[in-house]
Amino acid sequence: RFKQHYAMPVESIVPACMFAPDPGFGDDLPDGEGFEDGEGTNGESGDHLNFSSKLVLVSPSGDQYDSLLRQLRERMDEGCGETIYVVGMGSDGGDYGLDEKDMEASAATVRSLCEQIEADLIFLRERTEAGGRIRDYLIRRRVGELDFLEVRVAVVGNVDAGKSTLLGVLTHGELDNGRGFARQKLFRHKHEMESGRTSSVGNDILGFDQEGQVVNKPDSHGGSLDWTKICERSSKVITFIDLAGHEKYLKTTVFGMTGHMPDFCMLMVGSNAGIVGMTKEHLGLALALNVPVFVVVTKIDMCPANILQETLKLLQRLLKSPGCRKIPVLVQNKDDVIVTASNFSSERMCPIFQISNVTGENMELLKMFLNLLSCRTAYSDDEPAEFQIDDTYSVPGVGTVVSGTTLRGLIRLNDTLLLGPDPLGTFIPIAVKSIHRKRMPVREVRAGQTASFALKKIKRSSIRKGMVMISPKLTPQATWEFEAEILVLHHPTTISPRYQAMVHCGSIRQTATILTMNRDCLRTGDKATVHFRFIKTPEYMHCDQRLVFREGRTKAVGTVTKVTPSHLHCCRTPAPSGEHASGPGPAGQDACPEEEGGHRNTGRDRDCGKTRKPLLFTGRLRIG
Ligand SMILES: Nc1nc2c(ncn2[C@@H]2O[C@H](COP(=O)(O)OP(=O)(O)OP(=O)(O)O)[C@@H](O)[C@H]2O)c(=O)[nH]1
Repeated sequence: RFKQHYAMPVESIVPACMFAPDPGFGDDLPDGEGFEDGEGTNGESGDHLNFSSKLVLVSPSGDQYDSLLRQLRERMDEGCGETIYVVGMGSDGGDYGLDEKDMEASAATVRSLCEQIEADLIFLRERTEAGGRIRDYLIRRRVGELDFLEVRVAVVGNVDAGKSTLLGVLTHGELDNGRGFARQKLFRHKHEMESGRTSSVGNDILGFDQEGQVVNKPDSHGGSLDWTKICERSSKVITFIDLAGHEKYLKTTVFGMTGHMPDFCMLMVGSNAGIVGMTKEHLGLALALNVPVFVVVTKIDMCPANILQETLKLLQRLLKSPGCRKIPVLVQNKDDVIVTASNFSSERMCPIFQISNVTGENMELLKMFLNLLSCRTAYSDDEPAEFQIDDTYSVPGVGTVVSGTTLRGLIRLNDTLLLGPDPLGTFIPIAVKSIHRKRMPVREVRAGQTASFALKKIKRSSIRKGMVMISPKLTPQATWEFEAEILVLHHPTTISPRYQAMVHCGSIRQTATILTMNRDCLRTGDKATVHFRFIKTPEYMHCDQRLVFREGRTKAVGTVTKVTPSHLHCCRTPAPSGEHASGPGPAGQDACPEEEGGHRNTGRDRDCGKTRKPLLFTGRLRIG
């Protein structure tokens, strides 16, 4: 969809203007429509409407109008309620721009289309080309007072990159002092206050009104945010999943990336420190999970120009490397924001912002970009509901509360869903008594939205992260065993059957043993089909889910390809016991080696015959 000018020097970051903006209509045309040779004055060609013509909106006939409406509906569904729409630019050659009369007529058509689908037309920019004017609009579904579009952004990057500070600045509207002022408002634990380090998965919200203005207003006393007020005033809410930068919290960071289902990943890099520590690790994680990444380079106020240039150079080298295959694009003005936001969901483009949390430089560009991002989870009313639990709470006076993400369908108040699986693999019916979105009571939640539910007559202790609440129509089955196609990103020696590591899949986080695989052993860079078995409890999984398999610095990523319902296997011991010391013990007794602070995968790698020393984690996941 975007055009790169390959005449650019290989080493330079691609400026955003090198990308052709997404035209109003053009690429995704149904059969028989568009791209005809020759056109009438109205973009008409024979019986067909030429959607790629810049004149398509000037004075459509009734049938043409219906086609335009159908197209717009499809685009709004794809963009989960919004789309960036360009008027006056066909994708049919270089003849861009409309005269004033045609532009006004086209704008009137788009406005009328928006009324039909109950969406707002928000002007973004106008520019002039040889043929006249071109306008970019944001079209956004109108939301009621209790509704808002939701986009989740995971915030990753090495320790001290300025993650918490940026979130403090964005959500509280006050600049930082360079000594940790802005982040104080976000820390959740006393030890975080004292050390200045994030250790948990944090959620912060940033609301935008229909005009794209930030609505967050911290109260003047405690400085805290009233989430309900923000949501009521917002047409779009960005939820930041603030993840820890320090290596010792990597497990939590991986959980944040898999379990909290981010739509996008914001990778933060301190301009003075550069690509250090966990930066590559976090980028690798986002790539493995197919989450589109944009980069925010911070602290430009305190960084000498040559160091900043060096950081940008290394960054773009990393992004272009064979492991990443991204196209780095420097965002320097509002036009760049619109161009990158229009093309961002392609996953290949990687916008780069350079900001200061202290002076606020380029902060407006970042905010504008965030407002233009659209959710990536398509939603359909007809699909049976599935909700993934990523946390549980006991709320005084309310009881057990579960929070998580709606993966599919629609969940309404008083719906009965199946909650499970429990350790025996069963699901129990449970009624949804109240629903909150961002602390605000609502009557329903849809796919792509996070929510929490108050559940009656169930103890918090009987609910685990990784459980689901699911429509009875799906007749869910728990599984002990599954197959996945995996790629080993890093392992110091070889992986063979009976190897154990932590599987992260959605909000599932449990140690699993490799029972069999289609190769004798696996080394860094190897791909294989691997049969796993969970060691503690069965889980609910389905094919095509992405997973991360890790233990210490050992990392593999993959996709679930086969799930065996638990009633089809009854044996918990994965393989005949031999000389291996690492086999799982009786049900429920094994814990993740990492959680116990040690490693059980000692002994010999099966079939490879080599005695393996206790793992020495010296390597790193290399992307470049
Ligand atoms: N001068 C300057 N200082 C900044 C900027 N951004 C952050 N800082 C400072 O950098 C330090 C580290 O920022 P944090 O926000 O705690 O970094 P972090 O990435 O959240 O670190 P972890 O939570 O440990 O992962 C703080 O003292 C901030 O005040 C910036 O743009 N300019």
